Amino acid sequence: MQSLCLSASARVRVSIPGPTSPRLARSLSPAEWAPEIPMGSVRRSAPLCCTRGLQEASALDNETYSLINSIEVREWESGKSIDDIAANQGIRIRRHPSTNTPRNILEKIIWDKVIEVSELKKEKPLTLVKETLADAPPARDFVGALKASYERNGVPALIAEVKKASPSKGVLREDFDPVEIAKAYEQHGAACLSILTDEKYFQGNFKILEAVRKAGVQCPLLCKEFIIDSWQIYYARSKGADAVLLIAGVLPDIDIKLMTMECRELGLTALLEVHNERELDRVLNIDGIQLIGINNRDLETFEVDNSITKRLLEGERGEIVRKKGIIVVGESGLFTPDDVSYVQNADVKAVLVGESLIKQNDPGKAIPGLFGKEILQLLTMHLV
Ligand SMILES: O=C(O)c1ccccc1NCC(=O)[C@H](O)[C@H](O)COP(=O)(O)O
Repeated sequence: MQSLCLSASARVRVSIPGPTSPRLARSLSPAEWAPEIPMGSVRRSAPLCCTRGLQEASALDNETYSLINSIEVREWESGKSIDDIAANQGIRIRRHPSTNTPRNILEKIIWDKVIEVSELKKEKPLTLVKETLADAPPARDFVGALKASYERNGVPALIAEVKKASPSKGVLREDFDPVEIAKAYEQHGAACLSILTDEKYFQGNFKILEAVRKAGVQCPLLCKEFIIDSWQIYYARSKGADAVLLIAGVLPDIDIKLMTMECRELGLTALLEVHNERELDRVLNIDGIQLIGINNRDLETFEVDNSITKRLLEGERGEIVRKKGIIVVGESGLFTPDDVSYVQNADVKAVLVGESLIKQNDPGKAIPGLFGKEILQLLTMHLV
C-alpha cells in the first residue's frame, strides 16, 4: 500500500483551535493540499506530505482512489467545516469550539487534546517521529492474541487496563506501579493490555507504555488515547504500541478511513469504539475494520449500561459483524462472571476491563474472580 499522509493531521497543522469562527479555523481542503492531478471527471489533488507514489495517478490503489473521491472529501471541498461534516454524521463532539463552554467532559478532553497535540507536534514534527519508527519494537498481532485466547479459554479474551485514574472515578489506585500491574495481568491470563497515555484526565503517559514493553511483557499493547490527529498514531507506534483506540463519537468517517489506512501501514490494529447504533452503522460501512469496541459507558454522561452491547449486536447489525468476521470487544462496567457471561451471550469475543481489576489489592489475582475461573496464557510472541 502507498505511504499516505493526507490525513487529519494535515488539517490540524493549519487550523489553530480557539474562539474563532469554525470557518476561519477550517483546515486545508484536499484541493489545497497540493497540485492537481486528473482523476476521472473530478478535479483532485495529491496530498502535500505524501511520502511516495501519490504523484502518479496511476499508482493510486482502489482504497486510496475511493477515499479521495468520497462524499466527505466532496463536502469538504464545498467549504464545510470539520464540525459541520461531523454533525451531519451525528457526532456531537465539536473540534473547533465556537464558545468557551464545552458541552460535556468528552468535549473538554478533546479540546484540551487538540491544544496538547499541536504543542507536541511543534516539539517533534511528524518527519522526526517517522525517523524513530525503525527503533520501535516490532508490532504484535493484537487481534491474533485475542482470537487465540478466546479459543483457548472459551471465555472472552481479556484486555486488562492499566489506568491510575479516570474522570468518572477519580484516582483508582494510589500505589500505582504500572509495570508490576502489567506483569501480573499477563501472568494471570490477560491476552492484551490497554495502557492509558492521557496525562491530564487519567494520570497516564507514554513512558508507562514504553516501560511495560521494555520490561519484557509480551502481551500486545493498546495505546488508550484520545486520537484526533494522525501524528498521534505514528507517535504511539514509535513508542511501542501495537494497537490504538479510535472513537467514532469523536472522529468523522473520513478520519476513520484515513487513520485505519495509516494503522495498516504501520502494522497497528485499530480498535474502533462505538456507543450507539448510528456509530456502529458508520463503522460497519467502512472497509477493513477488524476490531470494534462497544463501550457500555456513555463518555458524555458517564452512565454505564451493559445492555448497550446486547442491543447493538442484535438483529441485522450482529449478522453483519459476524459476516465480516469482526471481533467485538465489550468495554466498561464489567465486574462479575455474570457480567462477562452477559456480554459473551451477546457475541462478544473480548472484554476491556479497568476498574474492577485495578482497584483490587492484587489486580492479577483478581482475574479468576472476574471470569469465575483461571485463564490460561500462552506466552508466545504475537508478531505481525
Ligand atoms: O472512564 C471514564 O471516566 C472516561 C471518561 C471519559 C472518556 C473515557 C473514559 N473512560 C474510558 C473507558 O471507557 C474505560 O477506561 C474502559 O472502557 C474500562 O472501563 P472500566 O472497566 O469501567 O474501568
